[in-house]
Amino acid sequence: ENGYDLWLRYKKIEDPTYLNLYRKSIAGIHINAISPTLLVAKKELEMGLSGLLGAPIKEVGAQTDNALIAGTPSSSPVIKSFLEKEKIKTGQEGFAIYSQTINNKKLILIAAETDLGVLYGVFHFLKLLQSHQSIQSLSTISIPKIQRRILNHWDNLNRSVERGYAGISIWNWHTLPDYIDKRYIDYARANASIGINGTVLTNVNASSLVLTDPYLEKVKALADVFRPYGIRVYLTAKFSAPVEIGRLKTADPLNPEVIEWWKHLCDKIYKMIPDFGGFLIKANSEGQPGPQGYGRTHADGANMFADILAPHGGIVMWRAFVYDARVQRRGEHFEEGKKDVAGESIASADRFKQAYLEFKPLDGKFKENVLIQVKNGPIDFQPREPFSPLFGAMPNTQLMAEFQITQEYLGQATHLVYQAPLYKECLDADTYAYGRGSTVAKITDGSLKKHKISAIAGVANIGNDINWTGHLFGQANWYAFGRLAWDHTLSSETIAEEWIRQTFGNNPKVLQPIQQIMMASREAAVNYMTPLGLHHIMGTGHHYGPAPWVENAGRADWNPVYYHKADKKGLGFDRTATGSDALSQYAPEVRKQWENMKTCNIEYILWFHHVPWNYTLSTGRSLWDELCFRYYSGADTVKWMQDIWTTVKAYIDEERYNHVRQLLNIQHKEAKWWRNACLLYFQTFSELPIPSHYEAPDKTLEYYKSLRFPHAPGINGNL
Ligand SMILES: CO[C@H]1[C@H](O)[C@@H](O)[C@H](O)O[C@@H]1C(=O)O
Repeated sequence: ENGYDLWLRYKKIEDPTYLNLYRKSIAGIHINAISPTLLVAKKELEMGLSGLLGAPIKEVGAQTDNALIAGTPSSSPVIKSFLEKEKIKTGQEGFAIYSQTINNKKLILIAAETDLGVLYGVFHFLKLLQSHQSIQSLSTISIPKIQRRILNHWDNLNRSVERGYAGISIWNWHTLPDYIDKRYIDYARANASIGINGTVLTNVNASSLVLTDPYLEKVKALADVFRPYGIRVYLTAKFSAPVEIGRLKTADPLNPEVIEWWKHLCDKIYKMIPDFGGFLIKANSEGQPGPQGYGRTHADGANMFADILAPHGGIVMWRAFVYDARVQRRGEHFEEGKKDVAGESIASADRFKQAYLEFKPLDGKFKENVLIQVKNGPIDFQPREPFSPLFGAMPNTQLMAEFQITQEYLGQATHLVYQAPLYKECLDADTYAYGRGSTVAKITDGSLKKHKISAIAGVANIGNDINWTGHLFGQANWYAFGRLAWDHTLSSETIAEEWIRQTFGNNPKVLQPIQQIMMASREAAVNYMTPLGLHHIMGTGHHYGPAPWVENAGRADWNPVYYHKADKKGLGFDRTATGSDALSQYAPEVRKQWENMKTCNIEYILWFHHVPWNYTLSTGRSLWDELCFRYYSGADTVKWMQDIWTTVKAYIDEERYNHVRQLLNIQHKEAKWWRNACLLYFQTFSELPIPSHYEAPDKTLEYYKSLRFPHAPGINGNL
């Protein structure tokens, strides 16, 4: 058991009660596989049922008692009359699973208006069996809330993966297009099983090379593999491609030759890949070229692509992750009250504010097939961030949320951190932008402003490691992203339960402890890394361990000291009106709550306030004592996770048990490393003792500062 099968494990059901019940209820399957998608649906059902029921599944006629019939109105008359009779609409991708008695025959119907809906229904049905659910009186309708549910791969053409910790890229550009690795198919199956319907193959720190003919052939080969599974391929477009590979003198988005060049390229792409999804573009950010280089705006740039893609049905995902201009130009730290040459407050140099400052004024200027892709938080995928103030700030623009599945700032592929609670915290956050209940989820799914296109992105944690994600529990984050993209109202607990049942089985002695571990893991990581709203205090470059002391990295806003602002008085970044005033970017309801130290959620307090060391927090403890408490409890929780993990030993296979056990050992060591290093460092400012009932750090601050990580994986590949 090495984890390769992910959650698609179709081992024979061990519990005889369920096995017999399922065998009795499913006499055989009936699918009229008139399309490639229905064919893969049929194959999956055959493989799944044969495995789970422990015997090859028969094909039966549609009139057979206990037949399982899957199809669309065009593939099956039974399905057609069922959907008509029940007046069920499943839309482009939804499905219905119903128990029906027709002509005295008991049937299970997997019905959808589209082939893809059938495939999704098949995966759902197999999940019911994998997780020992009743299939006696089924009546489920499931329709995704967000249209485009997309993975972003930060994969480079040399197969290194930026911020990837699970080996190298699964895209083998060397043997493509002629060699189709089985992994590509299993990748498509896995994604389809959780409803992911798009993949951006290449890094946002882009290479133009992927837009040249030989690479487009390779992309086409992947698109052909993915098509039956409902997965569209997208690419990243490097803004300077017309210059780099087109030999033009400029990439100015308003230049007719440039427009013509992109148009020609897109015509070519769509000839090869008729369902090509579109482009994801990182422009004028972290050294990437963009329209601003030609005196144009993000809107000018995005709209050029939008006009070209629109006739083909393609979209532009234009990233709002920008922080270049101001801070880099000045290289200055934010200082209270200081003005720059133009008389503008340097406060605006707060990196937190930059995406909003650049994009908000462009609201309403983007074409209909442009989506602005906004990271969940204002800075960068921290263990905990408040939601980005852009959500809700651009009513006339379709925004899409971007989450990071790969754990760049969360212990990478070494720490067990279940991220569904992190994703949910953002999705459920109320922006108050259009009144109470204007959650990030409702902004993303387009329901609040009735936008035509909706999308959501997750930065993949997938590589060529045997188990795909490095840490086995990284699979749960991939799974959770897909499930939430389909239905953001699902709870983290439910998703964890689904994943555990499919991955480890249904024994409550496995399910309960693993679910407890997962549910505690994210808060534990926040506590041992960045409690109370601390952020970006990881080592510069690799972002792995603690390095709150770093103050001379390339740019001011790459330095941990820029973010925590520890001094003799206290700790934290004042983003109220007396500080950078970033809070003014939120709706008044949100701002009011967070600008007051008394009402600000303690989880975010150091995001918004410079809190005195002896200030009494809502817990009754002083800031310093609370900081100690959280760092210690974070590390203790990992110890607890280790203990709980030992209880599942008898019930799961040795290989996966030991894999997780060993990684938890490392995680516990490193949680203590984080705790000790950070507390010793912050103590140089607070000058207060670590309460004596805690185990004292066994190393000095100097020791932690001297640690170097030449082996740190996944370092930014392009910069
Ligand atoms: C792809 O580049 C990444 C960069 O490696 C990463 O450290 C930061 O999180 O964000 C960038 C981005 O999202 O563009």
